[in-house]
Amino acid sequence: MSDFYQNGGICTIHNLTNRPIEQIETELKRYSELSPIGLVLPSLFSELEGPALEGIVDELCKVDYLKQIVIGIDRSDREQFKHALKYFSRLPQDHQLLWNDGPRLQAIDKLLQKHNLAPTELGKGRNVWYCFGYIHASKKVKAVALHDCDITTYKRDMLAKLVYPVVHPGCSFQFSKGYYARVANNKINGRVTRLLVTPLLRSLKKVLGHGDFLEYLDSFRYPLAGEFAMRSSVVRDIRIPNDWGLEMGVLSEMKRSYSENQICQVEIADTYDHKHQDLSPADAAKGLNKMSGDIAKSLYRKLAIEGQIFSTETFRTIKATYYRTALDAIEQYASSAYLNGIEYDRHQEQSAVEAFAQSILTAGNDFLDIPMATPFMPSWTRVSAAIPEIKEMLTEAVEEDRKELLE
Ligand SMILES: O=C(O)[C@H](O)COP(=O)(O)O
Repeated sequence: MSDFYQNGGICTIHNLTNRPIEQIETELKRYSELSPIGLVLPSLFSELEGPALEGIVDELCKVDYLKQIVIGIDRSDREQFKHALKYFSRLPQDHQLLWNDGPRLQAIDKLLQKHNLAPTELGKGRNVWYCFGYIHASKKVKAVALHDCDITTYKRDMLAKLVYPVVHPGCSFQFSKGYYARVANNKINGRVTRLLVTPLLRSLKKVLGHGDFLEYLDSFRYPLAGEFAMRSSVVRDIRIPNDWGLEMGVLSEMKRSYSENQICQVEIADTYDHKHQDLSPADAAKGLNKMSGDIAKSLYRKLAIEGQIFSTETFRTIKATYYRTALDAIEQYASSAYLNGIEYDRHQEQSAVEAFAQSILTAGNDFLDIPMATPFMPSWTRVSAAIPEIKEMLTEAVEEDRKELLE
């Protein structure tokens, strides 16, 4: 249970009463008649072998207001995809699986490459992008939620609360973003959000001066949450980044195209846990190190679009300011941990801050070296304009894969 503070800008929808999920779901069932609801699940095949997804599917089996579930499967061969089709077959809702590595979807990717419209990097962003393409093509829903497949504390309440603000007839939200405390097993997690994103945003405000864009991003309580919901027109028009800048990129795109009173954040769980990646401080292409570099770069690019000029000196100052701000954050989290009886490892926290400080600088240098990089995938409106038959191609490919492999 939380406070009811509104920090300005976007609306925050708190959990004030622990309202029974059944009541919320009864309402959602009613609202879904006017606004059919879909769910996108970007998954790695390896997640089918982990403990989290089983629990997620169990919970989804109890949800009766979903019109469609679209599951993107990455890194699977033929046998694995067959297994995935069976694995999800117990879902009672209309559901489709995208075999992203299969020959049919690969052929579509090649066609898009010819038009310079294909995602250039593998990963979650690309997976989500193709799922959005499928949602757009199949035209079954008016609102779509998305969440990760590695949530070990998943409850269907999360989905209900996420989607509620974008389908409630009394709300005018186009987009809602989830938030929660990533606390589990007596530990405060969410290292990149707590120790990179928020201190970096505050340092950028200090160094570059306050601006609408930074204020907006800083008003999100969990900017890296992989859980968000949107109206289907957003799905059609949004451009999303294909690297770890996905979550921040989506927030930036929302700000670019919509007014702040059409965007909200909603408390979807008291606590949350998921699969943790290593920090990998020695390898900039891996783990949280790669994630932090991608996020910093995506922020610099966005600020450049807003007219901000960067130089080597600016990045050095940002790094220095960040380092001090992040150390202060460590003190704040330590105090919170003491009262809550949570273990707090200052050494690990500080090691993370040191690695992130390096990423901030490296990302700055990369930005100066390749200022023209365009890490965004095009909107599906643009893809459809370039290849008018793309929607049919995508829905047919998914259906053919299903028919061929689900004996
Ligand atoms: O949200 C985050 O900060 C990153 O996903 C890392 O999360 P973790 O520290 O919980 O692994």
